[in-house]
Amino acid sequence: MATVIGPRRSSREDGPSDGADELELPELEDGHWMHRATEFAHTSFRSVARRLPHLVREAVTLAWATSRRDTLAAIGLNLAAGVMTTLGLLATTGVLRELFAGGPTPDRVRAALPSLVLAALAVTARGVLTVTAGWAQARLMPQINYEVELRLFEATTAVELAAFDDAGFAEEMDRVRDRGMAEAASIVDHTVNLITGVVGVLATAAAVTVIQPVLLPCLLLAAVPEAVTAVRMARRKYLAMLARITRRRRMWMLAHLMANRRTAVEVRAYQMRDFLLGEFRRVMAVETRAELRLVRAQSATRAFGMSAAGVAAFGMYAVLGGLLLTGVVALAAAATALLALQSARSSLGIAVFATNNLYEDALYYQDYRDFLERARGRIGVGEGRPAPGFDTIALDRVSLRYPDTDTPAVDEVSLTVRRGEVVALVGENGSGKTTLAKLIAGLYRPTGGTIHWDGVDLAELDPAQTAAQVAVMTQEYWKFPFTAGQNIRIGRHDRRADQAGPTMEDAARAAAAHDMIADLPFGYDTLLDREFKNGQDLSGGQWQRLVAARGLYRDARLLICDEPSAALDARAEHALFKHLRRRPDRAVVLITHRLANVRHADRIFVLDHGRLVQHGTHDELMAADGLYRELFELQASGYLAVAGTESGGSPTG
Ligand SMILES: Nc1ncnc2c1ncn2[C@@H]1O[C@H](COP(=O)(O)OP(=O)(O)OP(=O)(O)O)[C@@H](O)[C@H]1O
Repeated sequence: MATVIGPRRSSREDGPSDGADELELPELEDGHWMHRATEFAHTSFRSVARRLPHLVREAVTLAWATSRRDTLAAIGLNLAAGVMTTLGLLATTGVLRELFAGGPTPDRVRAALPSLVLAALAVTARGVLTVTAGWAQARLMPQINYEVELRLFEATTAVELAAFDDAGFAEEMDRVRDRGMAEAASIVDHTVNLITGVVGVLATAAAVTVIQPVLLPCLLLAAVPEAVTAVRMARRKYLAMLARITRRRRMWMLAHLMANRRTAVEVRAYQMRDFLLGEFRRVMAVETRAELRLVRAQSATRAFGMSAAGVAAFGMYAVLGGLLLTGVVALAAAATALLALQSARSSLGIAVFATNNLYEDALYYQDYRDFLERARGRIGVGEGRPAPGFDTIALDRVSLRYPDTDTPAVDEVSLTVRRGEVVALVGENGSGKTTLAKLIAGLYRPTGGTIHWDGVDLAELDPAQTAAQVAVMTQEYWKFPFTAGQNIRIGRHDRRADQAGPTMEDAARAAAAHDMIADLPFGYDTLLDREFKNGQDLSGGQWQRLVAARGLYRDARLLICDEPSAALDARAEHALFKHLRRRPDRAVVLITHRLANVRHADRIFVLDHGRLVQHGTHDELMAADGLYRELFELQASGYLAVAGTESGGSPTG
């Protein structure tokens, strides 16, 4: 079926496009994650059916690995229900045969009674079995979902940081989070539905064969056009949904912007209301028109389907009539055949719909599996040598080039960080300070040069053990939606009570965060997320104090402080820097643009366009004529000018 997807193109089945969508919504391109939908749209039902055994095996394996009991129950009970369907139809023929036989009515009813009881029992048993199978099927779904989610997050939290800079990796991750992950449960669900449908059709066919084999072709005659129509209907329904999904997503995005606490400030400050409502109306108008077109096209397909089914039914009645007239088939058997047809129709519909869905969802599930495979390949394992600590971290001509960039962010930098020292990285925006700090912390592997911890190549050390030696106070911190106390303790969440290290309160005091936390409604137990009941939010500076407290609580041998005081007031900054002074058991790498804070650093490294251009103490660098002095004097001149103006402008002189 050569149908294309997306609002920019029109589907033949959707009816003629007026072309207005393309003019009105040119920005609505299909998302990258739509590629599977497009693939599906171009696949014939025959190809879908050919891959079916493989897909069913895949789904059953997944279900089996999650819960054997529920898998057995979901499939086994459906099979048993199929047997009951056959029995029920056979018993019904028995009932009809007795009722259509000669003799007085009370005798005929009496004779039909045993078959009637059997039919009732079979129907009841089938009902119970179907419900129980449905229960097992429903039980499987959340178990599979959790298992699959867990596997994904185990992978995404283990992959090296560099993977997230790779656009392809990040895109795939979004895609599997969006769709692939959820499809695991769906493919199992569709597989069980497919089995249910097929069992239903086979059970009916078995009953019809037992009653009168010649009726089987009749059943097929009626079922074939029914199957073709069901395929068309199912695919049409599916493609209709796909064709609209990009617009729907755009509308969800706009709806989210208009009803969201986080965007409320900017929406008001920039008076974006009319703009957003206008955008929403614009997309809504196109969407409504498309929806109406689809409804019309759906109705046409339905009408065609019903006509085809009618013709097929008429054909079957004609054949049945002929068979009755010629005495090949008894009246009771013919009546049962009609009942069987009803049952086969619904089972067939279930099977066809499940097949379509199974195929498409399996494509997304394949994305998930591919991603897991790739993610496993990006987990930094190192060579597993223990990393008990370090006295020196030595970088030798270290470079890092981010993926898809032309110039290295860090370019052949050599330096040594020693335990007991405070070193500072200084330079203009984009000069590579944060990248270099991440390299020192082992968060990135260099693309050139080497990093040695006490003479051992970092690549040979156990990554978990080296990471345990490092604390990073990053300028791009995340506001974790936990309590204030948890926000500090996650810095070393696995520290046992008998292990050394600062207490939560000590760390908070050192970062000037204790009083601020104590003033919160529930102190350290205050949830820091306004989107939950009793949740609170903090100011930018208060958050930064909390982040600093977390870094100090971690109590690591290497402390990286990337702009730790950018949002702090003068008092908090003073308090924090008191605690960032040199300590014999720790090395501090400090990045800041407030150069007054680096004056006391043991060594200052000055970066320019990724290259190390100067290093030395503050006095040495001020004595030299270079970038550091230029930056320092620029900053100092601001303060001096203010001081000069104030002293010069004072009325008292
Ligand atoms: N994840 C990334 N992917 C690609 N390029 C990046 C990435 N992070 C940083 N860069 C680029 O690397 C260069 C160095 O960035 P870096 O953040 O290390 O600079 P910085 O000196 O810390 O800057 P600032 O003072 O603004 O914090 C910049 O050109 C930046 O655009």
